[in-house]
Amino acid sequence: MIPLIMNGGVIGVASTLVLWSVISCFVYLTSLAIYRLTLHPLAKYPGPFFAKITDWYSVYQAYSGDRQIDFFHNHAKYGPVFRYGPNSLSFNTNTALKSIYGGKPNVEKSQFYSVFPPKKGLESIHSSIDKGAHARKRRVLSHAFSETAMKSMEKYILTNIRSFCSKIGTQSGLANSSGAKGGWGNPLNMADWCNYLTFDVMGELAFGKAFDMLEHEEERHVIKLVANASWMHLILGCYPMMKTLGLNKVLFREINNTRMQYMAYSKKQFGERMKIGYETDRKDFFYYLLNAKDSETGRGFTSPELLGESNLIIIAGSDTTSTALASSFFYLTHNPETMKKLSEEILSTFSDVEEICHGPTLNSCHYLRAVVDEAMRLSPPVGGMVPRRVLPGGIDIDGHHIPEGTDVGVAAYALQHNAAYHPEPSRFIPERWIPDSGPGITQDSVSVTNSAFSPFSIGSRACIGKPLAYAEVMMALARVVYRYEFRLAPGTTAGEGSPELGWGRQDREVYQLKDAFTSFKDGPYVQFRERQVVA
Ligand code: HEM
Repeated sequence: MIPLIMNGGVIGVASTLVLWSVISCFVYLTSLAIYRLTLHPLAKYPGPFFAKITDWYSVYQAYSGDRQIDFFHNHAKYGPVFRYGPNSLSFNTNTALKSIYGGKPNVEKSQFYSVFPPKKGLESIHSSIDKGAHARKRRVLSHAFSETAMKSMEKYILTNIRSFCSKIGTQSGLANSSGAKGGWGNPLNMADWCNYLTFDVMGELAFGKAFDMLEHEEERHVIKLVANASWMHLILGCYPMMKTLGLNKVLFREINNTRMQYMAYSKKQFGERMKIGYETDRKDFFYYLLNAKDSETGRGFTSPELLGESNLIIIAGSDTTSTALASSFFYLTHNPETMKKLSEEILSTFSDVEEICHGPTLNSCHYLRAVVDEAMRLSPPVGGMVPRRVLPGGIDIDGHHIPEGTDVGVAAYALQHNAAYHPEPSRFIPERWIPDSGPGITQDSVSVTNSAFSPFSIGSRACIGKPLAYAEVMMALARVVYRYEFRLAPGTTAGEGSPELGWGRQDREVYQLKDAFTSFKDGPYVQFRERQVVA
């Protein structure tokens, strides 16, 4: 060393050190890869080569937006179980769905969720990994999602749905609700308009005021912030170490910056809602969250917990619901026969648009519900993986004993396109949800369809907003169908894709979403005209 310093100086020492570091790194990584391919407990499972040796495979898929399609492809190639990361297995059966998510499985949420909170202490119901902490949050939040709460919040939802329906008329260039006889209006991009509606509803429920996106452009930029926040969470979740090392700030700078902007924005909205506090007769989410107490411990939410929840609710409740609504428009405009049947059901059930509200009459519209379910089957708003980590003692899934520490899951997109449960999986067939509505469709076949359907996930960590989402989508869709006829704008193809292809590539059958944990979407472009039967 001394001669080196004397002859080559400090530079010589430094380059020797660098050389040794590179060699050590190379040896370490090669040994790790060989271990993961040979002696690792999951070595016997098939999967893409790079997925077996590194989580960067998942990071790449998450960044590409085609991750849900990748699960679909890999199951087609490798069968019902494959290794999507060194420690991770994806399953594609209805039995695995039950074993991993239903009942009381020996799993908890994986470390994937550790990256979701902006900082420690701001874990939401969704990002809480610890089962006890989650159970408490769920008990408190259940007050805000009770049927009574839903009833008191319905008026805020309906105000925005009315405005959505009117906006469709004015933006299409139709004169007014009773004018413009017969003509088709200007095409509207329904991905955008459904977003405006559901964001306004969630703003109203979570922050005490709509974002006013249906009416004005100012706040519409928030949609991108929310989408990027979700996308950043997905990318980071695939390799949580990236957040610890701060690599996201370098590798995904723009997405990361917009995520931070969303966090700042939601904190500001939260502050404004906190100023109103209890002193209001508004019975929105916040009202219930401020008042609710855990039935077991008597404790309500602290201020940071409230911030964590309101922050989550916008992401969880707006983009997902708008995807379900936009995809319903996509499939209806691509399947005129279905549109006809749905119109008949709505027009024969209601005699005034104001009769369309949450309750038994709307729930009796089975075809409407089947349309929404079939749209969510083909284009699940959360289509990728919601991973769970196996706890000590392991878990048995489809005859495989899976060891502690493994991440396991079922990707909704792959399961819901699995031909073993959904004959002609790429075709939009709402009848498959209604017994005796077509050849071979029986109570049993409908049960099978249901058993492999999980857009809201299932079990104790399933979506708590499911009833709210159905109510919002069904009310909005039924009201639009009642007031308007609509069709795909001629010559437009936005949103078209297929399960065999990726985002942006063309095939007419499936509404193609970009997987960002929730989803990016575009189209369909739809033209409306006033329904002549409505006075
Ligand atoms: C069509 C619309 C919706 C879909 C497809 C959907 C889907 C999902 C899914 C798949 C999960 C589980 C995620 C995971 O395990 O990581 C979930 C959880 C959740 N969703 Fe939804 N969601 C929708 C609407 C809503 C709405 C409207 C709200 C609230 C206003 C909401 C609030 C939540 C919350 C709080 C959780 C976490 C529940 C827990 O961990 O206990 N969602 N959702």
